[in-house]
Amino acid sequence: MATWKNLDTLASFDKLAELKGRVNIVEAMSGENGAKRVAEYNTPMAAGLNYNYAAKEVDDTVLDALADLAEEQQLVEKYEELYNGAIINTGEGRRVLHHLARRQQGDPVIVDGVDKRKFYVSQQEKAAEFAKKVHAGEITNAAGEKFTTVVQIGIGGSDLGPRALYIALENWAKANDTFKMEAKFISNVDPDDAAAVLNSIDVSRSLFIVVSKSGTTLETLTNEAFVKDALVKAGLDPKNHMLAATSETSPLAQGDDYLESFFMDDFIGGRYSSSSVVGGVVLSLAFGPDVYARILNGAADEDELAKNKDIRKNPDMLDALIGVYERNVQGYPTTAVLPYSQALNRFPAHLQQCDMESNGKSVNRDGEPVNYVTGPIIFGEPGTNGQHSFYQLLHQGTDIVPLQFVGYRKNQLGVDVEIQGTTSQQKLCANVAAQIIAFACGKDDENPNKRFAGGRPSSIIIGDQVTPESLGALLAHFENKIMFQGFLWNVNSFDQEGVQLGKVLATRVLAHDTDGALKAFSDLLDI
Ligand SMILES: O=P(O)(O)OC[C@H]1O[C@H](O)[C@H](O)[C@@H](O)[C@@H]1O
Repeated sequence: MATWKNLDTLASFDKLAELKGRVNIVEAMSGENGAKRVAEYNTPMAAGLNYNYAAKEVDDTVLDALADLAEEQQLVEKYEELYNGAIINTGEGRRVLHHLARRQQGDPVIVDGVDKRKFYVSQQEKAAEFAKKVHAGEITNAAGEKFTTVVQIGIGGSDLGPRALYIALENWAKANDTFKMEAKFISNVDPDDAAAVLNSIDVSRSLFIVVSKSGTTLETLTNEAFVKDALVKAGLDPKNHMLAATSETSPLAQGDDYLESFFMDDFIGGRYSSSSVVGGVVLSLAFGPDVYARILNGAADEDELAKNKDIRKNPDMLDALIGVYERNVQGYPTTAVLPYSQALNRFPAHLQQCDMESNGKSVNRDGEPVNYVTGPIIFGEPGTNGQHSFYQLLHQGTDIVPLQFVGYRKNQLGVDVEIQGTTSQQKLCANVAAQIIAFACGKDDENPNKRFAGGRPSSIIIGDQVTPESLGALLAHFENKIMFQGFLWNVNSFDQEGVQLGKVLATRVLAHDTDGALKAFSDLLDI
């Protein structure tokens, strides 16, 4: 059994703290030494990806100290306990089993006589069978026409991850003849969200999946009713169009208003639920079940790498450790995720939830306040768009923001044009390489306004192309990184009590049960 300890009680953390400011990246990344670091500070990931940390503020001494920290905090042992079914989510008294939805990583996990791996697989198979019947025209609308569109109604983890994955593979699927149905997403309770999606589709040829783990989320239940209303107004029976993806114990699971229902359970957190039917139904319908299985395989291969005790061979753990060094030793408050791929357009939004909802905590897993900073603020946009937006602050602002680049050698559609001697893909890749060095090494200038101090750390995950496997590996990499950071900080990364208060107050506003400033704001907003 691993021992759970606060970060600041560890001898290895004190030693690490002594290494503050040790590596000057301007020097480290200049000249031949820089080239050597690019070759050496590189760890293979699953699906042909590589995690390169040459431009991070580490050297062998810092890495050795990080290895000691990983060992003392028993990161791999804690991961093993997690996938073997221990109650890691102490706040809610739950297991954490999203890895199991991808592959059996350790011992069978039996809960109340149910083998959880078999349960997750049975639901994936149910989704696969359903999708195949829809694609084959065996399940149709009342008029016998094929469904052409699938709409996911969900918010938070029931929206962001699946939406990011759908967008990431839409063009790939079109280029590889596996595109089956267009997917759309309704998340916001803003009525314009649902109305705009409904206006853009043929509702009579659409399936709608109500996706809510809890089955109680206000936005999702409201949007479900909104869509049903539109179906009825179009003369359609909602039951022929509505599906549910929810946990077995949720109120949604009790209803018989659905053409079909697919289940997960309380052991898969919303922001980790792309590997469950929350992602599985929509992605199997959109791209076919084989593509979805390939995403899970890529993720499972990355999960395997996360078991390695050698930090230099465990990209997820290494990324987590470097992040903690940056946050707790170097003192940086923010991290930017910058994918140089339009396919990963919504991936930063998914990571914002996954990371900040997981590790935005001030108490440890036993509920005691911690005396150190925890999860950083995460934000991001795809490159090169971000370069023309917020990179000014990243290059010359007063805060140092560690950066996580992601880049691919090839685009997805295979369409490209050579303009002024280079392709667009070459221009994209040239930019990410240039940015790493610009941030790391900077540039001197007589004019202080044009001076770049450099010393701004970054890593890059490099792959060939955004494919189902490499996307799964990328998803799992960040999930596992966040998990390891939670272990390092000794926080519970798997609950989210911080989102409750606002929901309670909103309910009071709607019931006109307010006074003071809350009433004043309610009046200002005409509620
Ligand atoms: O899937 P649901 O139960 O509808 O939850 C949707 C989302 O809302 C909650 O408020 C949480 O903040 C998220 O972690 C969750 O993913």
